[in-house]
Amino acid sequence: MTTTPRWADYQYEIYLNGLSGAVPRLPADPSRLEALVEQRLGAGPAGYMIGAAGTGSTARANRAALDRWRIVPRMLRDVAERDLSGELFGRRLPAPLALAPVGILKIAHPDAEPAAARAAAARGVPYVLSSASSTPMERVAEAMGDAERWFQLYWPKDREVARSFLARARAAGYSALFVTLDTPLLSWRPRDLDQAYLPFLHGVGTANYFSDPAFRAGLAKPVEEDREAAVRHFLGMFSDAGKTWPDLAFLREHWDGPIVLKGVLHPDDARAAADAGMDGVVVSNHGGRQVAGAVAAADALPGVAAAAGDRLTVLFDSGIRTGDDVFKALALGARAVLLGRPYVYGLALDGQAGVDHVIRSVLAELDLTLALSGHADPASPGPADLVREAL
Ligand SMILES: Cc1cc2nc3c(=O)[nH]c(=O)nc-3n(C[C@H](O)[C@H](O)[C@H](O)COP(=O)(O)O)c2cc1C
Ligand SMILES: O=C(O)C(=O)c1ccccc1
Repeated sequence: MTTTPRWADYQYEIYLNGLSGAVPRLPADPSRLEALVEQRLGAGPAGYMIGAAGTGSTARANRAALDRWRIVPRMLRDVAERDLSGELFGRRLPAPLALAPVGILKIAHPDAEPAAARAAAARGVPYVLSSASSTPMERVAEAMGDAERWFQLYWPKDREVARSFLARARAAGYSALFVTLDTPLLSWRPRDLDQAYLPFLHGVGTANYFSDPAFRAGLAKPVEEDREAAVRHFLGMFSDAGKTWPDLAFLREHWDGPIVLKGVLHPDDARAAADAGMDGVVVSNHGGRQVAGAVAAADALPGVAAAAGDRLTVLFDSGIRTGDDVFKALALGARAVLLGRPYVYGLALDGQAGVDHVIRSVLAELDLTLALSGHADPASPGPADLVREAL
C-alpha cells in the first residue's frame, strides 16, 4: 500500500531548492501563468485556450462567484495528520482532483495529451481524455500506465462511430465515461472568430475520428487522400443537437462502468440524470466557453448537490484556479473537482513538468488551506465553513 502523499511538502521543497539558487520554472500564481501563455504562445492558440463565449462574462462570473464565498477558519482542531485521499466511483484517489478533458492539446505543446496524462499518472491523479484529443485514445492509455483512465465523449451523431468509440475506450482500459452535454454546437467565441481560428481546420483534435474504422467507413476517399472532406465529415458528425434524455439508454447499454454527465447546471437535470441511471454529474458551464451569460458554476452547485442527494456523485469545474477554490467547491457540495485551464497553461509553458507543477501547487495549497482552516479531511468542509460576502 502506498502512503498518502503529503501534498503540503511541495512548499518546503521549493524553499529548500532555493538554498542552491533554484526557483520554480513557472509561477505559483495562476493569473501569472495565464499572462505568460498570452505572451509566449501564438495568438490563435492562446486565444483559443484563454478565450470564452461572448463577452467573457460567464468566465468572469465563475471566478467572481468563487471569490464571493469566504472561508471561516476554525482553530485548535488537530490538523497535524491530514489525508486528502478518498473514494470516487469505487476507486481510491490521492486527492479530490482530476484533470478536466481538454481537446486539441497539440495547440498548447507538441507533447500534448500523453504529457498531461503522464504528469497526472505520476501523482495518481485521474486524467479525463477528451474525444477531441490530438492523440488517439489508445496511445494516451499507454502513457497512463496503471493510473485511472477516464474517457470523455462528445456523443457523435453517427451511431456506429459512437459505438466504436465506446468499444475502443473500453478495450483501452478506460473505466468511467464522462459525457459532455453542453457542447452540441460550438458557441459564439469572438476571440476565435476575429482570428478565424478553429483548431480542427488545422488538423488538430480529430485523431480519434481519423483513426476510427467506423468513421473511415463513412468517407468516400481515405483521410490521407482528401483531408478536407474528412474534416467536413468530422464537423457534421462531431455532435448531435437532436439528442434527448431517453437517448441516454444507448450509453447505459454500451457502457458498463460509471457514466457521468458533464455540464449540468439545473437541479431538475440532475434529477433526470439520476432517473436515467447515471452515476454522476459535473456541475460545469464549460469554463464560460458555451452559453454566454450562463449562471456561474459555483452558484449552480448547491442546488444541484441538493437535488443529487446520495443518488449521484457530484463533481465540479469552471473557475477552479487554486487550492482555496477547491476547498470552497467541496464545502458547497462537490465530492471532487476537475482542473481545467491551469494545467493546460502548465503544459503550454513547460510540457509534462509544467502540468506536474500545477497539480502539485493546487494540491499543496488545498492541503494548507484545509489545515489552516481546521480540517484534516477533504470531506469535512461544509456550508457552515463559508460565508457569502455582500456585493
Ligand atoms: C481549450 C479548452 C478545450 C476544452 N475541450 C474540452 C473537451 O474536449 N471536452 C470537454 O468536455 N470539455 C472541454 N473543455 C472544458 C473543460 O473540460 C472544463 O469544463 C473547463 O476548462 C473548466 O473551466 P476552467 O478551465 O475555467 O476551470 C475545454 C476547455 C478548454 C479551456
Ligand atoms: O473548446 C472547447 O471548449 C471544447 O470543448 C472543444 C470542443 C471540440 C474540440 C475541442 C475542444
